[in-house]
Amino acid sequence: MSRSRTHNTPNRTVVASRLDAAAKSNETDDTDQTGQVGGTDQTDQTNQTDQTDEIAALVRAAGDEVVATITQAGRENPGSYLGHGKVDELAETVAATDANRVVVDDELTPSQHHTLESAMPADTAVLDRHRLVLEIFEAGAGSRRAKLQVELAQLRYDLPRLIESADEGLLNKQTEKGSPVYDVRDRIDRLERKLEERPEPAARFRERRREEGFDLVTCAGYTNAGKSTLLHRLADELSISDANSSSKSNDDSSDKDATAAVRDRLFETLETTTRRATIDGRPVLVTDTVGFVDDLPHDLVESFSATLSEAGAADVVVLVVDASDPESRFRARLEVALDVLDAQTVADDRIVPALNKVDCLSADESARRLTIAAAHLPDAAADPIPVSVLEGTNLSRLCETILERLPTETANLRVPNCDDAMALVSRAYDRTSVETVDYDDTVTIRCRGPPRILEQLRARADRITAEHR
Ligand SMILES: Nc1nc2c(ncn2[C@@H]2O[C@H](COP(=O)(O)OP(=O)(O)OP(=O)(O)O)[C@@H](O)[C@H]2O)c(=O)[nH]1
Repeated sequence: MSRSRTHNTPNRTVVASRLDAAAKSNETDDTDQTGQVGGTDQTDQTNQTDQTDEIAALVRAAGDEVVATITQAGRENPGSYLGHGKVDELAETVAATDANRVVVDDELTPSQHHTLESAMPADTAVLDRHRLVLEIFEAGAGSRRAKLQVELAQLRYDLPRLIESADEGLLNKQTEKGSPVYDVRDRIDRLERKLEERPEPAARFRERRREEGFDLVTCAGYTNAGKSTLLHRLADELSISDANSSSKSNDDSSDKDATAAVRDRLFETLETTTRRATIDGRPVLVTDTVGFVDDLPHDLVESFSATLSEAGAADVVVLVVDASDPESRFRARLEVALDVLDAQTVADDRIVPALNKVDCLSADESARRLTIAAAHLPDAAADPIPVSVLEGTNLSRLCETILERLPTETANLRVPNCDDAMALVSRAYDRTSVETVDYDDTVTIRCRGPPRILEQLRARADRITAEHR
């Protein structure tokens, strides 16, 4: 467990990275046009900067201050992770900067962790990337369910470490009731059962809304790509309180502040937030999902699969990609995001790719990102749309594309010309896009809209016809 200075003072953190750990995670980035892996010096430089930028962003997301960064090229030292000289340099840097934490940008074995921590000045906590991510998730978990998910992820992280660090005697007794390993396993079992038994309240809320004829649109993509900002832009301001109050009254655990400001911090969205919006008069629920993260610990992906699977249940998934990322990162993240959607069985024709933050790019750079995206996207996906959510660029085109991809049918409703027919016409105007209404002895309404709504209108038309026969 990491030690903090005080509740209000940020930890002073020294970041330690090994650069071939970056090369490992960026292998796909480095493939140049000749197919060689390794790339140019400039690419290496970019990847190194990307890596140190990302771990620094994670440290800040945990509320810490980065006071120094130590990098090492070359192979991992199995005993202490960094080479002996680097461990000494790290200890000196910690002392010189009055730091109280070291974050290692990789996963440490228990013995590496122990060796490194012992080599640091007294009271310096050493944590690896996985533990840091867990800490951030823990701080951001608002609802009871999210807290249980984080606890489960922490225990899954602790278990192999506990087993590895246990001595022979304890290992032999690890299945005995009352042993730490037994207790952790028992708690993991109980948490898994609890999470399975209790369907996510937000999912129940959305299922009911779907029954009421709302279409479900999900924003998915990497953390910090701009999903929450888009959600806010799409949300119909007048309807927000309505959607949230319904959500709260049916959701015993959602204590997340639904109007939380969008901040430039990673992991802003640890649970899904759902807002109501109207696109061309059609009511939709727009849901934000947990942002993808490079090298997200596997257990965490599993623990948060419920929120990631939002995408699988949606009628349309807006895949938000940060187009202002360097090209290699943009390409790699797009590929990962598409893989994640594929794993969530999102049909290709439901994907609407939004290349966000084009306000940060020149016209040439923007065109280049579009070409890269078009080459990677499945044929059935919508054409990628360059947008700036912040400046409102191309949002109407994005909305039109979402609308085109929502399930839509046409209906011809015919009823006797009576008062009830007028009520039906007004309902059709409310919930669908009405193309024509012909008045005669009968009233004929031709309209387009969500299949579920058309089904309801047809049933109502049948009732009116039966009553006036
Ligand atoms: N320049 C620019 N910045 C943007 C744009 N859209 C969003 N941002 C900024 O990008 C940062 C991240 O935006 P969010 O909406 O929180 O990103 P997110 O994808 O929801 O992030 P997570 O919740 O961490 O998954 C914020 O500082 C936004 O102001 C844009 O079009 N242009």
